[in-house]
Amino acid sequence: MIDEKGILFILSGPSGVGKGTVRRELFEKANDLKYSISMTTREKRAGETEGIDYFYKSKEEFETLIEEKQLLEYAQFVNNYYGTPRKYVEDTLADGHDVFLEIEVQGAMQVKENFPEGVFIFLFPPSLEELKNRIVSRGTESKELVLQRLREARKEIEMMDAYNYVVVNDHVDSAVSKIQSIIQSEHCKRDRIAKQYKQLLEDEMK
Ligand SMILES: Nc1nc2c(ncn2[C@@H]2O[C@H](COP(=O)(O)OP(=O)(O)O)[C@@H](O)[C@H]2O)c(=O)[nH]1
Ligand SMILES: Nc1ncnc2c1ncn2[C@@H]1O[C@H](COP(=O)(O)OP(=O)(O)O)[C@@H](O)[C@H]1O
Repeated sequence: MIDEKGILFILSGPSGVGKGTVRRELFEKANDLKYSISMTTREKRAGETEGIDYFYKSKEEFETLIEEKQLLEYAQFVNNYYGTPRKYVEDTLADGHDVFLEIEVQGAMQVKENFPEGVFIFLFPPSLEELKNRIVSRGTESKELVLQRLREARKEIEMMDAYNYVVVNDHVDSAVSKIQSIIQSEHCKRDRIAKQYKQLLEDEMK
């Protein structure tokens, strides 16, 4: 059987590097890419919307989702749970659409166990100084939370080698176009493999 499933893309990177900004810009341009909206116990930030940015859950609700195995992966990040709904991802891929996850590294490593064929992209800051400026200038976290996120950032960067691609987010436009190139080339790669496989089957039938 030729694999006609969609491709799973996973974007990670330290808090404040610009994942959300880059992803929103990418989705303005990408037609057939589906974003998997995560579940979280974190409080809704001003300007965020239920069902668009996240599905906001209580700790108890989230733990029920874990028990019922409704999450493809989940992790705790700075005292909150975050997780990916399993059914949405599996159904959307099976329908032939690409799925895009924007998740932190512990969760990404769980996804890698189940989907080793996924394409793992790490968004990297131009410098740690710039990373700090971006988290602070976003103004959504208290000083203590900014420090906790910067501590996490160091741990996340250590995991960078486990990713297939590293993209530096110097300018949003250039980071987006690099990710678009990755998506395109992954499709070419899979089309080529599918063609080779088809040829192999045809040769065998002769
Ligand atoms: N493992 C996992 N991480 C997630 C998920 N959704 C979001 N995250 C990550 O959780 C971290 C914190 O997210 P958030 O509180 O929105 O902060 P922000 O990324 O700094 O805007 C980020 O690294 C997100 O990419 C998820 O479903 N699973
Ligand atoms: N390439 C960039 N250059 C300058 N500022 C950026 C860039 N990308 C994102 N930002 C800014 O950095 C802050 C953090 O971006 P955000 O997308 O919220 O990061 P993340 O989702 O990784 O936590 C925001 O204020 C955003 O406008």
